[in-house]
Amino acid sequence: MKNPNFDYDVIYIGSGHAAFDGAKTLCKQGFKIAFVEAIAVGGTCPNWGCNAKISLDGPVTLAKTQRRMKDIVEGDTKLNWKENIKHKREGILPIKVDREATMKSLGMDVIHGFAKFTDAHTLEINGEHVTSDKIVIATGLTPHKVEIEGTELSHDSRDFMELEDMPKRMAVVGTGYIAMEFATMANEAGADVTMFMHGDKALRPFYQPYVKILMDEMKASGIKFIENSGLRSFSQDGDEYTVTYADNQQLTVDYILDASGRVPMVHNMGLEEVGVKYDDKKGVLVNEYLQTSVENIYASGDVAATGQPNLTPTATFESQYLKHLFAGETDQPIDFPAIPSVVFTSPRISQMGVTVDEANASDEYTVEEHDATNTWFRQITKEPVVKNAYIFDKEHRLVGFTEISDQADNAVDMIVPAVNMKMTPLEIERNVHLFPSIGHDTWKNI
Ligand SMILES: Cc1cc2nc3c(=O)[nH]c(=O)nc-3n(C[C@H](O)[C@H](O)[C@H](O)COP(=O)(O)OP(=O)(O)OC[C@H]3O[C@@H](n4cnc5c(N)ncnc54)[C@H](O)[C@@H]3O)c2cc1C
Ligand SMILES: NC(=O)c1ccc[n+]([C@@H]2O[C@H](COP(=O)([O-])OP(=O)(O)OC[C@H]3O[C@@H](n4cnc5c(N)ncnc54)[C@H](O)[C@@H]3O)[C@@H](O)[C@H]2O)c1
Repeated sequence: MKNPNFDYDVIYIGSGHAAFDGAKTLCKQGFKIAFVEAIAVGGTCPNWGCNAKISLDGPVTLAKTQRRMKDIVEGDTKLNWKENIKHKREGILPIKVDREATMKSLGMDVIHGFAKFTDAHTLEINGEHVTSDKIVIATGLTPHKVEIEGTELSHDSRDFMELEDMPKRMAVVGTGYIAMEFATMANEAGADVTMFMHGDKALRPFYQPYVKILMDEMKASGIKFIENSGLRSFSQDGDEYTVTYADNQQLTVDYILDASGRVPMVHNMGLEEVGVKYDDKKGVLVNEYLQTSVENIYASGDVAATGQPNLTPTATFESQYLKHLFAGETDQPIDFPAIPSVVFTSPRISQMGVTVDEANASDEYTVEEHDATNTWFRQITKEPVVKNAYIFDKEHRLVGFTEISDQADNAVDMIVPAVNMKMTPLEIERNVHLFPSIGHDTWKNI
């Protein structure tokens, strides 16, 4: 215990990556720590985010690969969605159980309930009050709902990942990360999927020529896209739902997935009362030390308005920064590296660092594009499309990358050190990779 004037040295509101990853080493240094968790220990990523999603996606990509190889690996592959959900449940349960057990075995407390500030050092949970020297708001995001009549009839990504049976006809609102990934899964599991677009662009942060290729692949698999859909209402008649859009056009479906974004968990927590400033869309306002407008209160992860991508590696990085700050190991502002991201569709699109659009708008960079669809290694795996773009600075150091392929996640992961360590061509040459491998393939173009 560092400050005996309080019950705890640090309380984290939330128990996701923005909290746990840094806390576990902080507690080994003698800090007394608690987590307050309203729903599920581990937060979004394991329970209803990355781990849950990637578990469901595994058989989806396997089925697609098998179909491409069906002359060699014979048989008709059919996805059993019920078993896929069961497999996902079995896969994520141990993460949740182990996380709580690890927290307790390290001497950290887990308080189940919804936390509300009563003053800058005090939280009320289930009618009890606990105090802490520092408090970290790590409450993440929650699904946004479109503001139209009947919006309560739609489901969110968490509901989707508990679907026992895949509905025959599905409407998906949005074309962001969740919409595109979940539409891919639903389509492979046999649903007739129609996507309702806000405008005429999908996956806005990604390189649009690659997004177009992905959309063409999705269309070829039977997914329909309605541009500028102008949603008007959802209504129900028995087991059927009607989506009314545009100029009173209608589509009848069995399920509506609202994937129109996620918003910060900042309400009903007493933030206004203690003076913590926030923006409804961006989250809790923080300075370059992740400190809020109240000195002893910090924010970390998705809920912190840092302008960084809302991803698990970002949450982990911020949590670890706070660990160093609280332990007195740094007094420097947070210095974010380039954070890679990927949309887990088929094919996937990944990117990191300077984008192609940013590079094209500046004379600081050069862009080298490759079409690797016909290279030997990718032909042998029968990948339908493999394109990538490398962005270099004037010293020919790699500063950005994007790829569309089934292996785009592994490809971007391989080049992370080259970008973040600003490796020179000579240093890159000295890194020898496995052959044959995606790493070797990706690295050789740098
Ligand atoms: C469907 C989906 C798929 C995703 N896939 C990926 C992916 O493939 N890769 C990737 O990098 N990222 C992915 N993400 C994003 C990733 O899950 C988040 O960036 C990450 O989980 C953020 O961690 P966090 O700790 O900031 O917040 P969270 O993990 O959301 O944790 C916040 C916790 O705070 C709790 N809480 C909120 N308010 C209170 C309160 N007042 N009192 C007590 N507890 C409270 C919540 O119950 C929650 O458990 C995905 C997200 C979703 C929804
Ligand atoms: N692979 C990954 O890393 C991954 C996967 C899933 C989620 N995430 C994280 O979760 C966050 C949330 O994902 P998301 O997909 O919910 O959000 P998003 O911001 O990526 O997409 C929201 C989509 O909803 C659309 N939209 C908004 N209002 C609409 C309306 N009225 N009608 C129709 N469409 C509308 C937007 O145009 C956009 O296409 C992401 O930003 C990302 O940080 C990451």
